[in-house]
Amino acid sequence: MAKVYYAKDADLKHLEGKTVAVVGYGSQGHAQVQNLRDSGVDVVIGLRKGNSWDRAEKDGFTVQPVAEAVKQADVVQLLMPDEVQANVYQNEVAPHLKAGAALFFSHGFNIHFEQIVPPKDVDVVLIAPKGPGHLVRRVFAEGFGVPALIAVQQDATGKAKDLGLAYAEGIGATRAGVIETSFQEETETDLFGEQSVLCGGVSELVKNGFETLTEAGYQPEIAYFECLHELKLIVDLMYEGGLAGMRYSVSDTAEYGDYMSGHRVVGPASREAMKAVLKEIQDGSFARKWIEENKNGRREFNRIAEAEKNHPIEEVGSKLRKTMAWIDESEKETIKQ
Ligand SMILES: NC(=O)C1=CN([C@@H]2O[C@H](COP(=O)(O)OP(=O)(O)OC[C@H]3O[C@@H](n4cnc5c(N)ncnc54)[C@H](OP(=O)(O)O)[C@@H]3O)[C@@H](O)[C@H]2O)C=CC1
Ligand SMILES: CC(=O)[C@](C)(O)C(=O)O
Repeated sequence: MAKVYYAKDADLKHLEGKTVAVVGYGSQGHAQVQNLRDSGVDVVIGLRKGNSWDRAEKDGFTVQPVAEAVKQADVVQLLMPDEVQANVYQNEVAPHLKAGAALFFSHGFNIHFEQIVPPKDVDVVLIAPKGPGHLVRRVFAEGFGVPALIAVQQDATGKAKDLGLAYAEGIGATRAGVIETSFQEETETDLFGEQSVLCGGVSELVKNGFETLTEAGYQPEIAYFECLHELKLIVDLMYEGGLAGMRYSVSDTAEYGDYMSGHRVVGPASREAMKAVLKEIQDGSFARKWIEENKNGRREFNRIAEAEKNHPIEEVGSKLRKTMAWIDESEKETIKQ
């Protein structure tokens, strides 16, 4: 049974008198920094000049160049994209890290695949929210929390877990639960989940459903509502009550169709593909491919991203979402620019 920590197991006093430098103000960075500030933690932000710097200043934070922020920090949380962390760490973090400081991450990629090898005299801790940054902030502001994972790779001070749990408390994760893991388990399961289910798997399922309906002559608007928009409503039911909760709420016709057709659409071939994806993650070949892709200017990444942006489902979806006043896409554009 997993070890899960909650607010009763954490104490913000372990961060009292300490300065937390967060490097990055993107999806996770902006959320974790704002939550930490609301929790009374002394936070500084390390960035390069640009959109994030401007946005963080507009949100009322003191922003400094990375090296300056690191010099004063007792805890340094690296929230840059995984593919740039090693370079920034080597050139702007490592030379200025205080002895006895702690190095934090929200994904284990660079530690697990040895792109970053910290000095032995620092604590190395993972606090990985299991949810997108925008929701880490939104849910915290509503008084709740997004669950997270905690792992300690190095415990130089003997207090690494206390510090990690205090940080988890500061971003609201202890409100929902913080599961103890290792850098290896978080890295491999996170990469597998985002590739096979959450991002890759679901995107392909949605696109294939949409294309099957539109190629059969059905209206694209209907196909969008059926295969993408309604997915949130169904997943919300799973979120609240598991598969059984969703099946309780949908019609018996839908539940029967679920049992009869689901395994035909996602069956043994998909399971074999999932096993192959996991193997490529475990043996490091995915990580090597991603690191190489970034060294080569992301040509394949950019080509596919451009083609995906032009998929018919994006065109019809953009038009329909503009009629939904409750959806505000502007925030995401700002963060990702
Ligand atoms: N997105 C998510 O919800 C989740 C992400 N994670 C992990 O969190 C970490 C951060 O990811 P995410 O928040 O998505 O990243 P984003 O791409 O959203 O944001 C990256 C941030 O890093 C800054 N940055 C980029 N390059 C540099 C640089 N050379 N020097 C200084 N700052 C730089 C960017 O600023 P600029 O404007 O200058 O480019 C931006 O503020 C990753 O390890 C990721 O795996 C974990 C769980 C979920
Ligand atoms: C939101 C999350 O945890 C992901 C999908 O793994 C990620 O954005 O890295």
